Amino acid sequence: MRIGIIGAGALGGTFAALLDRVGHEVVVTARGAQLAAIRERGLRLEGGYGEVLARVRAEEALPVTPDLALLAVKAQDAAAAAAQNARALDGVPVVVVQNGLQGPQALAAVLPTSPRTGAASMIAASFLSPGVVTVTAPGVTVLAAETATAAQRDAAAAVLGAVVEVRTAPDLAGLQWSKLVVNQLNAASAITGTPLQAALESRALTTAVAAAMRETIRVARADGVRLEGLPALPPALIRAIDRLPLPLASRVLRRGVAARMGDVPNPGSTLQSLRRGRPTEIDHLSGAVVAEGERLGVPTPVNRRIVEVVHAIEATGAFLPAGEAARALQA
Ligand SMILES: NC(=O)C1=CN([C@@H]2O[C@H](COP(=O)(O)OP(=O)(O)OC[C@H]3O[C@@H](n4cnc5c(N)ncnc54)[C@H](OP(=O)(O)O)[C@@H]3O)[C@@H](O)[C@H]2O)C=CC1
Ligand SMILES: CC(C)(CO)C(=O)C(=O)O
Repeated sequence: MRIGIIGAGALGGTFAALLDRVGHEVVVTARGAQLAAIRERGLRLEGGYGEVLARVRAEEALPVTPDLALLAVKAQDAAAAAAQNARALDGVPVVVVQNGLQGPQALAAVLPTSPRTGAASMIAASFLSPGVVTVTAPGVTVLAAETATAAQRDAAAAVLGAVVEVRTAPDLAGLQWSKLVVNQLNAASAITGTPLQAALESRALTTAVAAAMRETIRVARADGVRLEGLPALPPALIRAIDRLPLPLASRVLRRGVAARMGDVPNPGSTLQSLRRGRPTEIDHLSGAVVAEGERLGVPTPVNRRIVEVVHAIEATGAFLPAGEAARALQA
């Protein structure tokens, strides 16, 4: 099968290398130093799925029409990346692998004829230098259809499921909000400049993360969303984060979501952007919680502080020690 991957960074690069390894014809799009490195040396995948050197074709835009496409750029780049490839993607099933609430819904105007599916991935992949992606923890990827039919979603799930663990979920919004709860972990590592595991060693900071998750859960509920899309976030954990006193909730959080992150240091995707000097996705993570909270009348002071602090770090490069980070997030 010919598979087009738009945005061969951390996750796009992971899928590209793994799909190449099992014999698909993989064509990727990339830009800047990443494009040059893939063309010169191939795409090297290391870590949890083994070592792969994928000699995939890399271009600025898809030169051919694929049978299936994955769009795996940051939320703020998605519409432009889709528009750049709109002709090649006409009518092609597209899986949008993205955190935040926009996903495939934001591409309706750009890719009107593509059956679209959203994907929330728990794979932790690091892209810190051109041409090399390291999987620090394999994980499940969950697919939920937007305009795709269940059959088209399942067909995409079968292709991806041959190389990583894949599940499907019935409700895209429930899946996206569930992942947004989990992504509150990103803030801790982005603000401290340390891997997730190290950031969560601080009780005070984990408590702040639990508070941000609680706000996210409450905004989702006010929006009528059922958070049941991700195996990493079972109903009992959601209840605990929502209802227990925060210090207790933070302990449950550490045992639940955080424990699934494995031992290999994972600089979440937000910290990776900071380390590469790229804009972060924070406006589409905590920023989305703030915007939806405003619309629905649910207070989100911790998420608001996260957005402010991460933007300050984008501007100054000055990370905060964990205790200071926890204080900075106190509303
Ligand atoms: N990394 C992870 O472990 C996980 C990430 N996610 C989510 O998956 C999505 C992708 O994240 P991730 O893989 O980390 O992101 P990366 O930044 O590592 O990869 C995206 C790549 O796409 C490139 N890109 C952006 N626009 C274009 C374009 N128009 N044409 C070609 N290339 C383009 C970027 O270039 P440039 O660097 O120049 O901007 C970058 O190299 C995000 O929504 C993220 O939140 C979800 C789960 C885990
Ligand atoms: C699953 C997790 C937390 C992996 O690091 C992620 O979604 C991210 O880094 O954006």
